[in-house]
Amino acid sequence: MGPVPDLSNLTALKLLFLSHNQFTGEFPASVTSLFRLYRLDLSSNNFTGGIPVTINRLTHLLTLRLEENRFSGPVSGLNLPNLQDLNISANRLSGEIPKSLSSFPMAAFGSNTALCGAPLEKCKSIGSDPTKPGSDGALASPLMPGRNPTVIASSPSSLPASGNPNRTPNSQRRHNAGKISPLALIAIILGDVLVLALVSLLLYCYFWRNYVAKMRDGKGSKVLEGEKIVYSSSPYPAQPGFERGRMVFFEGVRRFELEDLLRASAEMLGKGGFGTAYKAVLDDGNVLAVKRLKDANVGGKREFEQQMEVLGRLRHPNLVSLKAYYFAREEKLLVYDYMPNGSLFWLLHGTFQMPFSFIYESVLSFSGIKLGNI
Ligand SMILES: Nc1ncnc2c1ncn2[C@@H]1O[C@H](COP(=O)(O)OP(=O)(O)OP(=O)(O)O)[C@@H](O)[C@H]1O
Repeated sequence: MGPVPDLSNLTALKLLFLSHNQFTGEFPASVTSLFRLYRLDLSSNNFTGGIPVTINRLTHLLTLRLEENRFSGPVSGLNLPNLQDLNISANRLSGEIPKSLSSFPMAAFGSNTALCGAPLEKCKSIGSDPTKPGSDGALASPLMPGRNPTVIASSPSSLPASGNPNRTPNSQRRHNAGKISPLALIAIILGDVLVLALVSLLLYCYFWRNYVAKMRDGKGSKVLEGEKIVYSSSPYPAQPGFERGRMVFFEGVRRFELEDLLRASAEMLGKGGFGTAYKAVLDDGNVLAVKRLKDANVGGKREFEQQMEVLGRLRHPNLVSLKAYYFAREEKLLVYDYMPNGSLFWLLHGTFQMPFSFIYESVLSFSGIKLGNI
């Protein structure tokens, strides 16, 4: 029976369990000076009055058990960052549960008829309910003149109306802090939607342009992504800093430019020992076979040109003659007429490959011999 004696000398106290006694009186003020305290249990007593905001000084507090007393008044001033175990149920507390405590279970707040907010039911509209923390300056402003500076107002009935002249702008500000007005919320959502729409539009434009370019280049033919590699990964003149290569024609007839080759739709014919061959259909309907040399860095320019001169001079009815070649530091292309009848190997064996004929065909195609007239 009676109040808790002065404990302020027990400065090293870490655990204080006073539950299931018959202590009376207000929250023991001396307890709030025991800064080392990390477990405080005052449950099942007859304490009355408010929970003082000075309890927030107990920053090490892990457990706070105040259930089954007659504590009254709001709790919105409670701010104990390390709290892990809370029970303030079965009291006469009122007002909104602060956000910092909303993660505790409902049972921690139960049997306080005037408490509201998560995890309990939502509070009714602010301003109309005097038990709301927002309408009580004392909650957020323990230093308010004319009030006990250290104690949260003890009874809902003692709370001033929302228009109370004693209410300080500071307390109002603090109450509003962390709350977003519906207008601001709408503005934020609209802003987000706008940004999203803008990003989507940009992406759409980007991909649409690429798609259109691809369709234009491919002229609607079935051109696979990989088949286009001859155009996409080459250091072509449009790229800044690129040293323009040289397209050299034999027979002196200049029937197309590199740009025509780049624009043409390409279809992979196959891979040989020296690179990949593509069928290229030019804008003017001309069909060419373009061989892209695999190791484009082999040999110097002079050596390459000499070899091309030799190849370009070769003439034979069974030999596909080299029409032109393109030389750049990192790209070498050989251009032939396209032979639509396939290779000797294919005609002899279809897709079935005999080791001997494979070697035979390899020998033929190594020398550039194709079945132009079969
Ligand atoms: N002028 C062309 N017309 C039609 N198809 C061609 C032409 N040149 C090459 N091809 C086809 O392209 C594919 C690859 O040919 P490429 O000449 O690059 O290699 P290969 O002759 O098979 O082998 P290697 O390069 O080792 O001699 C082959 O299927 C070949 O039939």
